[in-house]
Amino acid sequence: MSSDPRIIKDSFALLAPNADKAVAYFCGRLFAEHPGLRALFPPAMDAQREQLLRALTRIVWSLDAPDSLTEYLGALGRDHRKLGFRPEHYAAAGTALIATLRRFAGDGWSPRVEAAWTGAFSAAAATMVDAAEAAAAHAPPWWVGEVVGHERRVHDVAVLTVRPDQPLEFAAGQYVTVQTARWPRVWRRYSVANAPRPDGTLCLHVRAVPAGWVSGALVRHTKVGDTLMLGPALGAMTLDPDSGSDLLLVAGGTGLAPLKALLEQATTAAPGRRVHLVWGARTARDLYDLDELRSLEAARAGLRVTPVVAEDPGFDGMRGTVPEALERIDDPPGPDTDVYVCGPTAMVARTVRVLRDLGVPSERVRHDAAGLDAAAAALAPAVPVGVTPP
Ligand SMILES: NC(=O)C1=CN([C@@H]2O[C@H](COP(=O)(O)OP(=O)(O)OC[C@H]3O[C@@H](n4cnc5c(N)ncnc54)[C@H](O)[C@@H]3O)[C@@H](O)[C@H]2O)C=CC1
Repeated sequence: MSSDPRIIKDSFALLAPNADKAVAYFCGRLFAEHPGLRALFPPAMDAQREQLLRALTRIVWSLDAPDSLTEYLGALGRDHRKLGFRPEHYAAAGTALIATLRRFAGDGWSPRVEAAWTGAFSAAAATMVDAAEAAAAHAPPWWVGEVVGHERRVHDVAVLTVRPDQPLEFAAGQYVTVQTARWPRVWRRYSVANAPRPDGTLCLHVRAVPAGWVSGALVRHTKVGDTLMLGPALGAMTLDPDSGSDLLLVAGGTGLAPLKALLEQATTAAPGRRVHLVWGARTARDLYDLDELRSLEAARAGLRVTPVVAEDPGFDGMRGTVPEALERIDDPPGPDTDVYVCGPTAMVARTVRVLRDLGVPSERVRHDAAGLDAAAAALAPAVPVGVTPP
């Protein structure tokens, strides 16, 4: 990625007012020129268009950080194997991308800008193809996972235990993508809610969201014995192996999943390490995993679990939203605490602001929306990540 990042960022910013239209144009053009590619994607492309824009935005805004960009592109390349993407498809995507940029950048487009984009895209595609080929040597493009446990904990939340047909490597804090037989080619992300286990099983926490195709299918229409398709593990919200600092885990709703995995990993790797999980839910009923968390708390020295409930005046415990609770806990995080945050976007944003006010350095705070702040600012109307504190 040696092309001039400034030229690329400036020209990409010109798309901001029409980002949605530009992505739709890109897809339309790609599929018109290569009809075979259409079959790799689901009939409704809304989520794919949004993901594409997010990925492109992240790539553009990471051009100054080659290491993290290479890591991200590698993960993207490995993940694209599950879609059936082949090296020649990248060339097709590159042609459609340049045509889209040329059309939407208007007067900001020039031969110099086109050369910068062409160079950057070729480098990015090569990184993705190399990573995909390296992964092909030891891992399948996707895994078949048998559902070996399905517990409806609340009317809209289920905890699934899935056993992949062959080893699926992951680190605590990562997520996998899941496809159900009900919705072919529609993939959705779910964090693995456990540290790696000898039997290779993965627990997923799924809330059926309104109009959520995959989440509804997983909660209401999946049973033990069914099979799912799983993509490779992705995500960088993992533990720092060199840190033994106190750990504060701040979860909202099913955002608990990756933090529970981190909790298991941390308390297993370093028994006695001080770990405080603050888990917020709307009502006491929504604390769907509290019994298990209490068992872990009783069994593992150093672990503390604080449930917080926002909308239940009768709750016999800490009340309020998670960020509010952080201002009241009796062991507030300090400059040396490692903090991980996961949950609804607005909760994450407010929590990050509270942590800053409490004096936790930003480099000690990890959340899965990390790195998107700048991108969100650049493409505010099109990228609804909202991680910039309100
Ligand atoms: N299922 C999974 O594996 C994962 C889920 N997530 C995300 O976690 C989120 C979980 O959503 P739900 O379970 O529906 O959570 P929820 O809507 O039930 O809320 C959970 C907590 O967040 C607080 N909260 C919500 N909005 C807030 C705001 N504006 N300011 C401050 N606090 C706020 C609530 O008070 C409550 O304590 C989703 O956005 C999901 O995408 C993230 C990673 C993994």
